[in-house]
Amino acid sequence: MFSPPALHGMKNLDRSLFHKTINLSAARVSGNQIPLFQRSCHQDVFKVPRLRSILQDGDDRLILLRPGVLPDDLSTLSTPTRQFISQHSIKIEPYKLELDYSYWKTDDILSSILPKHLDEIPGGFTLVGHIAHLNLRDQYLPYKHIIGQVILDKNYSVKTVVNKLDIIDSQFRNFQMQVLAGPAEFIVKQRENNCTFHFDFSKVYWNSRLETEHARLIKLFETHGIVCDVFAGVGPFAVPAGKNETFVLANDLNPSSYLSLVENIHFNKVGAFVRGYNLDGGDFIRQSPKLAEDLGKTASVTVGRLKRKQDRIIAVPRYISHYVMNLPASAIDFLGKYKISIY
Ligand SMILES: C[S@@+](CC[C@H](N)C(=O)[O-])C[C@H]1O[C@@H](n2cnc3c(N)ncnc32)[C@H](O)[C@@H]1O
Repeated sequence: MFSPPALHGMKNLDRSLFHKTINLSAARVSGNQIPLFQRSCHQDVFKVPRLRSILQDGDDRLILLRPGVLPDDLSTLSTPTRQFISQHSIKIEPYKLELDYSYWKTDDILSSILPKHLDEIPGGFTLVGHIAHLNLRDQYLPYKHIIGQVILDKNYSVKTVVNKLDIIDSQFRNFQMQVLAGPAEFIVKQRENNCTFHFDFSKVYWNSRLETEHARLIKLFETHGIVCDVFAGVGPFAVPAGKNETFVLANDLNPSSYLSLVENIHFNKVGAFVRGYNLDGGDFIRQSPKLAEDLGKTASVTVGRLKRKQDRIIAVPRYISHYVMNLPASAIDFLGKYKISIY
């Protein structure tokens, strides 16, 4: 009863077809009878998530009753309710509950639209800023636009819905994507580990599911130690680590990642601790001892805000304590680059 009309195979969203009338019964009571009615007749009161059971009607209130109660057959009520309404001369009357597109949830709507043989409902997505990112399997592709539109309608924070295409840029790990609903606006603002990241999701790598892994590694880094993040992306390790006063040399070969990395370092005010580089990972690894040495020459860090601003001199260690290499497919190929001279 509380599912939308069956509209299997719909490809162009017509929201008006989701209207449904449900015949119920209601008890007409005065305002001060409500608490007693609810206590004595609770077995018969209407309880459906996201729907109110008490409605104002002029000076009266209507208390909706559970489906199955018929206004012209009071034997459908439980005995306590029957006794209560007869003692208080309460009238039971028909009530038409009108439901529409706004009431149904994403999964309800998608299961009413998609053909019955598609038994899984693809309502799940990863959120990156305002972008809902789907990875639809082939059998759902004929319905991709309507799926995107329903997700857009039903999720307040979503402004654009994209589907990941099979093509993945093998070097920079960013996905090719197709817009299913909303504007083709890919510049996002994403919060993670108490930092804000700005980037163009169509040009750089970002995976919102890595937040816990990012946090786990960041905790391993020592305050005032040096970390080299060889494949830093837009900075999800480097920037929060900088907030913990870990020195980070952060590198990415993708020019778009590098630009966002530098912007994120600046925006999150961690420039005293984090430096961005735009080198090939191998070159970066080879140059890293020299880059760390350069960092040591400028280790005067300004901390505090406004009037309480003060300079602290922080000693930069002479060695690098961690190298982070988050490039699962080929990081191993860079291990040879660690043949570096100890200075
Ligand atoms: C899997 S992503 C990880 C990004 C980031 N660490 C994160 O967790 O979101 C790998 C990154 O390595 C960068 N990359 C790929 N090849 C590279 C190379 N040869 N040198 C440096 N960076 C490279 C890509 O641009 C991408 O940003």
